[in-house]
Amino acid sequence: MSSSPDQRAGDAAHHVDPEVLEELLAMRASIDNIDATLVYLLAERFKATQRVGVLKARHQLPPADPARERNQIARLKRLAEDAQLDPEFAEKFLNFIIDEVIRHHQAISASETVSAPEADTRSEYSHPSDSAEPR
Ligand SMILES: O=C(O)C(=O)C[C@]1(C(=O)O)C=C[C@@H](O)C=C1
Repeated sequence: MSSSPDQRAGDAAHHVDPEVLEELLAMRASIDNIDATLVYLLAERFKATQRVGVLKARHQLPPADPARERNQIARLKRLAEDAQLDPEFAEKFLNFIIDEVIRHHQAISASETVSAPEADTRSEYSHPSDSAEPR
C-alpha cells in the first residue's frame, strides 16, 4: 500500500534538478509513513468512540460532553505548545474530529431508539447538542 517513487514525484519531477528531486522524494517517503500512521490512529480512535457512542445511546447520555471537550482541548493545546505545533491548529483539528464523532453518536442514538423501543424516555430528553443546528 506504499506509494512508489514515481507517485511521490508528482508535478515536481518535471521541474527540479535530480539531486533536489531525490531529497524531496526522501522527505515525501517519510510524509507517506506519517500519513499512514495518522489513518491507522484515526481508525483506532473512531473504533473507541464508536463504543462510547453505543454506551451513551444505551444509557441515555447526550452525544456531546462539553466539559470533557474543554479539558481535552486545554490538554492538547499544552501538548502542542511543547511539541512546537500551533496550538490553534491542534484545537481546530480536535474540534473537527469531535464534531464528526458527535454526528456518529447522534446516528447511533437514532438507530438505538428504533432498535430499543423500551428506552422511550429518551425521546423526552433534550440537550443543546441535540438541536438540528450544526455545531
Ligand atoms: O468521551 C466522550 O464522551 C466522547 O463521546 C468522545 C468525544 C471525543 O471524540 O473525544 C466526543 C464527544 C464528546 O463531546 C467528548 C469526547
